[in-house]
Amino acid sequence: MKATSRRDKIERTDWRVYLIADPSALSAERVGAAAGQTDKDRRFSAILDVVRAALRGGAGVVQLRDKSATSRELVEYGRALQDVCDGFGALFVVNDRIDVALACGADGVHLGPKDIEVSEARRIAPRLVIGASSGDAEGARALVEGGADYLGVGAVYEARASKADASAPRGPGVLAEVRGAIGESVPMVGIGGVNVQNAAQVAAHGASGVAVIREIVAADEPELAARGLLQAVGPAREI
Ligand SMILES: Cc1ncc(COP(=O)(O)OP(=O)(O)O)c(N)n1
Ligand SMILES: Cc1ncsc1CCOP(=O)(O)O
Ligand SMILES: [Mg+2]
Repeated sequence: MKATSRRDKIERTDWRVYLIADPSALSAERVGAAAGQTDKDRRFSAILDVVRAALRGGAGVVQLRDKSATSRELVEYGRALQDVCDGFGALFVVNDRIDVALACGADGVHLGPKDIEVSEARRIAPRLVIGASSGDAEGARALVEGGADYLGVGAVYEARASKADASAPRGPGVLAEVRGAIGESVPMVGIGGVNVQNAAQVAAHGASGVAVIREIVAADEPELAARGLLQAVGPAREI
């Protein structure tokens, strides 16, 4: 996203549909049909197509999450995705890796409990948008106090097909608890097993938006999937 400051980026972002671009969720058919010499080339070409489609459908944030790519590949993929997101005015975030986020000029980084701490990341990279994962109200408050710019809260529903070590479903009530604890200080997206059927429930419990892997990456028509989520979430919250 082309914007002057971190705060500007956070405020200009449409948080309602947050795509986690994880190539491991692509169907074999989509990878097989994509352009490229090697399987890795085809996987990245396929995920780029999915990202473009989701952005056309209204996704406002894209995260690169590829647990099997090398550091070099991540930087190459990240540069390409940042470029695509810039074209749509969307925010681009790298999962786990602050070094990769800085190297590819990403807008931000998403950090979980096994990644570098938010306060450390803030010290190293004052201009990066920093997202953090949370599963409860107390942890969420600490993350915001530590400098997190937005939160990913879950797993709201069953998500272990996409993330083997995801928590058991916490239910949408966790979103209301976290929102109660952090107030309107930062955007918060609900994550884990979110789909077009339950997205409205996620929003109704105080989330600014929904973060999804399978619902878009594994969809036959990712553009329609993103558009459906956007409609289900409804009008954007103030935060
Ligand atoms: C938006 C968003 N929320 C939560 C997560 C999960 O992050 P983490 O707990 O670090 O797990 P991995 O995704 O790294 O396996 C996320 N990636 N994005
Ligand atoms: C990365 C992540 N963090 C918590 S659940 C999850 C996976 C979400 O994937 P899906 O949207 O396919 O359930
Ligand atoms: Mg992580």
